[in-house]
Amino acid sequence: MLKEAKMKADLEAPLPAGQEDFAIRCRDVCRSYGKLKVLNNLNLAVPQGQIYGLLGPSGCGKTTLLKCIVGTLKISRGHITVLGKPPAFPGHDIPGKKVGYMPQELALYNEFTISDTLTFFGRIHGLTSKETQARMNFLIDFLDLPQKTSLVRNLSGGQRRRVSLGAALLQNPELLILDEPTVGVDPVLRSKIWHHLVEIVKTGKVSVIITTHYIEEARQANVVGLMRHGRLLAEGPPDAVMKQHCATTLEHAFLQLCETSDNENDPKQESSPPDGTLESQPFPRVGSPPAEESLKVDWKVRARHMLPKWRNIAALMIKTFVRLKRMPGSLFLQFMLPVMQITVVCLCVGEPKGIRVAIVNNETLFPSVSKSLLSFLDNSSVQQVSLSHQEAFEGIYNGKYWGVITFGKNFTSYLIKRMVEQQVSREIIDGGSVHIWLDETNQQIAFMLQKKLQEAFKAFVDHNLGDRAYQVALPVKFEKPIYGSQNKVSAAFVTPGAALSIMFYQAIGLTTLAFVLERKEGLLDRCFVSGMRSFEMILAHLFSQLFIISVQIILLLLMILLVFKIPNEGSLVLIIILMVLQGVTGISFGLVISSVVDDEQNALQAVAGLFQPNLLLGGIIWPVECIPYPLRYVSLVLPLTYTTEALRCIMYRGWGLSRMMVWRGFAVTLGWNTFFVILATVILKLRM
Ligand SMILES: Nc1ncnc2c1ncn2[C@@H]1O[C@H](COP(=O)(O)OP(=O)(O)OP(=O)(O)O)[C@@H](O)[C@H]1O
Repeated sequence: MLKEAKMKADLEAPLPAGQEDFAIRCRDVCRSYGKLKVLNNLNLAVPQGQIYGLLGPSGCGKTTLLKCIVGTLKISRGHITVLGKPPAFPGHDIPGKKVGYMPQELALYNEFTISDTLTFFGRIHGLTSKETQARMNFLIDFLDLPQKTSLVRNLSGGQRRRVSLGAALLQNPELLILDEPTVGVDPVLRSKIWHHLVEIVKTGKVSVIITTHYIEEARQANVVGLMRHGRLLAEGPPDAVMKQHCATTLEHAFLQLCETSDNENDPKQESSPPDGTLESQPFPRVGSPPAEESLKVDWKVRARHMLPKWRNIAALMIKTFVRLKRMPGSLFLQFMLPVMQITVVCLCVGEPKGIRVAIVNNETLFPSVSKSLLSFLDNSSVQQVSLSHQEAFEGIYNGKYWGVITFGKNFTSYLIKRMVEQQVSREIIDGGSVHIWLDETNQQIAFMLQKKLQEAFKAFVDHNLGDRAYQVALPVKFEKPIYGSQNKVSAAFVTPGAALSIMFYQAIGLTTLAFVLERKEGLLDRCFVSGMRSFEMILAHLFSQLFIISVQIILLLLMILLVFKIPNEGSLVLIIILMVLQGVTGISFGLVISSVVDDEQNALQAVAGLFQPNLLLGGIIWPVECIPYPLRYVSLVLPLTYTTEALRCIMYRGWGLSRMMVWRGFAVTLGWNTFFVILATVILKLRM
């Protein structure tokens, strides 16, 4: 607790004065990934209106530092101010339009054209289309880009990097943060980029921090910072750094610094720097008075900061639709996959057909009751094969037949005796019975055969005995069902759960992939730095997904109700709302998965791993009543169980919201939604 409180106080403590002369100030900044300490009491100062070259070996923490500066990563200790305030301070435009950020990854939408890319970022920064157009023309010319209608995915690696740089320069930001902008760029263009940076800082209004692996090109920077193991070894004008180390190149000076830092111990490193270069702990040049006042925020500004910007949401939605337009195959699949899945369910679940059954009929009499009885068997389901006793039993043992039905030699006469005489012997009862052997390895088929034989017997008795049929009927009578149909086994049981799980998993898959891929490609970070908030991204994704979900639901219901004629006794409005809610639950669960996993392979494995247990535990393909306790309790809290039950109640019982089994389904799905959104937000915050 104490440690936390100290850390909070540390973070909130005002920075010393003098910071107005600096675009960026970092003091005692620490940041770790788990146990790996990446930034280690780092001090750094980027003067206003100058180029700062941040140099250091791979893995020393440059990108991590830049991410902390733009506010996409939180620091664990220390202070950072960017253009006078901490990053992500309410009402501050960092992240936002004051900063242009080019991340190390390309962070571009492959399906966009160059024009789409710049228009997208222009929209986020609130540029008018005229302003965007003017900047676009300049940048295309300056960065030597191909036609603006060229698709990003068709550009070369170097061209893509230049488009990425163009996106960072677009809104003429006050602060440019460029993470290795010259990698993969030819020397002529590299020198042109540096020339441009030198030109734009001349106004004194733009500051630049740039990382590069080409140490010598950083001589054009006004100040360089040499970083190693999460600390700055030295900071100062390039000439001063070289002079101090009697080096003719920056690279040489850097190598010397590394050697010195390896050999020397800390107290020595902190000795006072000559020549205006600042070694080891270069956060000096500051006065004292606190700037507490400047850090106070009006509640109106805070409230405005909390509200979503519709401009950003619109920009993101347009982005999604432009991408979908460029990927018609993917859009078609998104619409048609649910239809294909439900078609498979409705076609494949139902009465088994063509079940081969061996008939051993020992009756020679004609006309015989056995033949008449067999004629009532449903021939579309049961395929009768007449065989001898031996062939029939060999066949069933070899898996050729699902059952053997036998009739004794005197079946007809014995059956009549059974019906007519009051007292008959066991032999007559036995001889007047149909004997059936079943292969019950497939219980669905065995149940179906039993049912078909009972139906055949009932139809035979009704046909032959008419009004007297009741005399031989079982003393158990099944009346007309209250709900559902007695006659046919159909896909009715499975369809509601299948439809809901299709909506649920489609939404999980699309959401997870969208966010995981965008984060992996650096697009999320780039959008955040442009000023986009995470809930704006979630809202934009939700709105665009709702469009896709709506089309999917319309197509699903057309298939279910009109093509496969699954009965519906209830309100179509309730069915649609429940399906939409289930889709939204899928979106929020997708957010949870994408906040936990970092690559698409793990994401897909997570979704695939959850799919099958959920089908069974959710009571979608097999009744929940079969699940033993205490697993039943797990089943009941799953997102699909009560919603599936609710949908069945609406469709087959015609129930409305006044029934507990219906409103419980709605309540559970809303509860899951809220829980998933909160969980995803907490995980994302913890992972920052
Ligand atoms: N998300 C992360 N989780 C765990 N470790 C990370 C993460 N990001 C970076 N690291 C580790 O932090 C260290 C610093 O990484 P960083 O990307 O900041 O280095 P860098 O100086 O920018 O390297 P390069 O010049 O190669 O881009 C590396 O050891 C890296 O493996």
